[in-house]
Amino acid sequence: MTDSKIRVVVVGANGRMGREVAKTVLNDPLLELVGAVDRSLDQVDVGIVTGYGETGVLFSTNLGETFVRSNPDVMIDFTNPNVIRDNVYTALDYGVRPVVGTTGIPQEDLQAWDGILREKEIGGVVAPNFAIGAVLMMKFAAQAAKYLPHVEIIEMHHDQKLDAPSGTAIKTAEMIAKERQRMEQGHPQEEEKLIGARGADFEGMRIHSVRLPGYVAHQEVIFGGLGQTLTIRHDSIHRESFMPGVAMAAKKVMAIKGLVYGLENLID
Ligand SMILES: NC(=O)C1=CN([C@@H]2O[C@H](COP(=O)(O)OP(=O)(O)OC[C@H]3O[C@@H](n4cnc5c(N)ncnc54)[C@H](OP(=O)(O)O)[C@@H]3O)[C@@H](O)[C@H]2O)C=CC1
Ligand SMILES: O=C(O)C1=N[C@H](C(=O)O)C[C@H](O)C1
Repeated sequence: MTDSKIRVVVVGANGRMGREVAKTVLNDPLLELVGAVDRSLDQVDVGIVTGYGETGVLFSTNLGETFVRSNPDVMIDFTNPNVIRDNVYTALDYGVRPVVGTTGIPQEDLQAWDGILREKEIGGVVAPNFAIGAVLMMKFAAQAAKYLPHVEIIEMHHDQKLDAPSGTAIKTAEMIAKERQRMEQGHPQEEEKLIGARGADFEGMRIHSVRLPGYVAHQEVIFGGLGQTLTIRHDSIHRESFMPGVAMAAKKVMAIKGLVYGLENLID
């Protein structure tokens, strides 16, 4: 890595997360915002971000063209599960390191991206949750599952969210699954009187998704044992909770080869 600033393109720059990320990159002395891409974008839309119009940032709806014109080191993507695959492949084609917060990505894609990144000898990060508190919640939950294997996950999000269950809930379940044997939970003869009442099934764990206005991003992991329960809860009450993790990933990705999946693997 040289001493110069890391050149960053933010994709989904006009979205709820993209706006926060653009602000964070603009205010970080080690990062330089060189491009802002969205599906529909004009400077009036993103003008609410302080200083946005006066920084020489390239505003565009065309990702490939933005890469050619702004020559970035890193792409930070917060878009949606339907477009993330195309965006990452475009980044890989141009040798740009992807830092991805977008959720709903299948495991096969993660494996494929890892292979390409290794071939190109550059890094990438996919983190379903960039908030340090959420990462701790997942790690504590994985630890607890060794002793209390009966567990259900309840995630609560704003009602504009497209994917369910959340990326955080899936990552939590994956981390728990590594620490316990697959097992069925609840009564063997239990019967759903309304379809979905018992939530989604991940290796016997149940995941319940709540979508309501007023929420940002929240999750409870509830463990049950003989005569006791343990609840581990995390709340993101503002999207700024994700920003230190995003900025850290944009820097650390410069020294990685291959894909890192999960912020916990960058902080351990
Ligand atoms: N990892 C983490 O810590 C976090 C992850 N997330 C994830 O980030 C993603 C974005 O969330 P959020 O900001 O709330 O969503 P938003 O819908 O507010 O933002 C997404 C933005 O991407 C734009 N977009 C859609 N298609 C494209 C495309 N092809 N190229 C460029 N831009 C595009 C959307 O435009 P339009 O509205 O016109 O479609 C929108 O402006 C979600 O997957 C969410 O789960 C969210 C919070 C934290
Ligand atoms: O869509 C969101 O808002 C969030 N998405 C991520 C997820 O799916 O886990 C992270 C956080 O929960 C906010």
